Amino acid sequence: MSGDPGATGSSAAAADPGATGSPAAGADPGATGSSAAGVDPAGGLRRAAVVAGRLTWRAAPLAVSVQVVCMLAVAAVPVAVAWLTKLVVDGLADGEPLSALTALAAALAGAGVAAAVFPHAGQYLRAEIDRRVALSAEDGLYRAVERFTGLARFDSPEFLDRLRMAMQAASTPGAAVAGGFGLLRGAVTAVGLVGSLAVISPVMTGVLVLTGIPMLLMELYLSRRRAAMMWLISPTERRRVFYQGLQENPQAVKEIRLFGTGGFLRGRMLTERRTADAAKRREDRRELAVQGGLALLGAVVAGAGLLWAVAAARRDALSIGDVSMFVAAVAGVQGALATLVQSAAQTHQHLTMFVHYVTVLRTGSDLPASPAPTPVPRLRRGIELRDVWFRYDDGHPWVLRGVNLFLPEGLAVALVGLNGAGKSTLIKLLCRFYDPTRGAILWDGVDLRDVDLAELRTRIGAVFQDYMTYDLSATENVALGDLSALDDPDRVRAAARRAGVHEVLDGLPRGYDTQLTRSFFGGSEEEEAQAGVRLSGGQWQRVALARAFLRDQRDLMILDEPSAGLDAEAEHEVHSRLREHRAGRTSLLISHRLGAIRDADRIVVLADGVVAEQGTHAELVAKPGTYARLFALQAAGYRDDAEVNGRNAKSSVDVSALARDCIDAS
Ligand SMILES: Nc1ncnc2c1ncn2[C@@H]1O[C@H](COP(=O)(O)OP(=O)(O)OP(=O)(O)O)[C@@H](O)[C@H]1O
Repeated sequence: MSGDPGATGSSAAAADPGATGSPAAGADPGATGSSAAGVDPAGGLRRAAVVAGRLTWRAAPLAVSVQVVCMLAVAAVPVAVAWLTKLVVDGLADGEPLSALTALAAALAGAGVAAAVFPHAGQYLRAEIDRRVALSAEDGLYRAVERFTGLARFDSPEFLDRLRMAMQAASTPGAAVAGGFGLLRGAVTAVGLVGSLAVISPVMTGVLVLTGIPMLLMELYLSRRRAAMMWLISPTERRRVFYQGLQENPQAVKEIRLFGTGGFLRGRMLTERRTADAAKRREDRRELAVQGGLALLGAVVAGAGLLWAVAAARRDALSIGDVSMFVAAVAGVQGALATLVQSAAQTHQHLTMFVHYVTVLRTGSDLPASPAPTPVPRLRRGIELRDVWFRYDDGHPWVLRGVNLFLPEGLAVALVGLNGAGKSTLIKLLCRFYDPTRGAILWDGVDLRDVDLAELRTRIGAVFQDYMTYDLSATENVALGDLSALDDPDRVRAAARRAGVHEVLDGLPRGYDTQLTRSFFGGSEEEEAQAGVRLSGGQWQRVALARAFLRDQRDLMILDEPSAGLDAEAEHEVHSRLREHRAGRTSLLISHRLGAIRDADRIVVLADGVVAEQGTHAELVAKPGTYARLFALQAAGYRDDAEVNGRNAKSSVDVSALARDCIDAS
């Protein structure tokens, strides 16, 4: 339905295979055109590491400092334990005095306490750092998204995929840093133990270290492959989520039940899941083979080392303490190397995801901003479209092919045309959601590309064809038209009254505080009963209209099919109100119901990408053309209805009122 662009938007993106991979008009190629893996290797990772590190430090400097201390303590414990164990065992064998042995045992016990406590403290700190960093990263990401002032980026499936990955990465940037800590911890432990082991057996130490190098390289290779695989399956995942969402969407469920398409959609959802799972399975198997092989290699090396140590002790080349130290050090070095390798892989994988975050952050607006934007004064003369050509991107057909049009200040202009003629597109250009591919749009003679965009938008009010229905309270749904009305119930009510929806909203269980949704509820039965309501399509449309009425002091009011969902009486009433409202104001109204726009100061017919006709209603019906033909068609329909309804005076009231509008003029 029109009121839920989320549903329609995702359906369009997911259902149109041709749409994938084509960057939208004006999109920064840097934002969309990268390698198949979606990452540029070394430079991107380095940059991501710097951003993640800076973000983490700024979000939680104290927690990070304490975490480093904990981490160093945890890293030193295995080395201390290995040495203390050797000293205790050797002391026992050599008959050292009890006091010395007690001191060593106490130190060993202390190391055990540290080993027990510090990891928990570290875990708590890690969770706290994660929370703080995620908050800050999410804020940064959505601030960056807000900077995309146009719509082109949101038309690009590739960019949407990147954004989805960036959102995932934004919720776990701390993981990359935690991986870095793990690296450091593994390195400290490994260096300490390797040094200790080297005292006993330089050869064995060399062998152990050499087995660690292929482990590290293979883990990095696997991590890179996994990140590339995630990027490749992201369109599949997006489609799966789309099919999944459809089956939970109350609007879609109507059609799904009636048309019996549940099984079909479930089948598609599962196909997408199977495709993604197959890719993941291939990767898991590869990891199983590689990691299993490496683990086996490590176990063989450790076993061989143990045999050597036992044989050396028999020859008295090693003390008993040396053997215990050797066993602890081999296990410790292998554990440390495993931590090192896993942390490196984890850091690499998170950084690879974080590259998407950084890319989104570095992506500029899709609309070039003027270095010295002109302020947008109140509209005095009008808005001119001068030879405007537009297509959504180079691969798409032209929608507008040289539109020349003037919207004079203070006049109501109506835009008419067949489906797909480009009416809504023209409106999007007026709001500067896109720039014309050729030509220009001038606000009192100033190109929209040169004006302050935020200011321009404060000068415009609109009801879009695909208006939004927010899962918020009635007050918030209206006040989103102008946030300054959020704490001004009188303004909200006045706008709702003008849109003819005040009685409905006032009569809700909690009046204007009622949630216009059934999606969220508080939990308790009582709360659920009062949780929210669903409005009808026409009632939602009036709410959207009320939202626009809050902006009625703006210079340009755009109304794209503002009454499409209304019943005849409501439509008549809304258009009467709009007529009053539009008098003396600059407005652009789109409607397929020609009876509703006949009183516009100027009617413009858009066909084949150009202005095909324009004039007043009387002028246009007087000459053969698209408008006269469409009007005659609609009038004939009403005339037939009027004849039928004439036999039923009660029910004819509304229809005949509208029919009179049309027939009178034809
Ligand atoms: N975001 C988009 N990306 C690519 N093509 C688009 C996009 N939006 C619209 N179009 C195409 O532009 C053309 C004009 O669409 P537009 O919505 O402007 O028509 P309209 O006159 O408002 O139609 P209707 O009367 O059905 O609302 C259509 O062919 C449509 O497929």
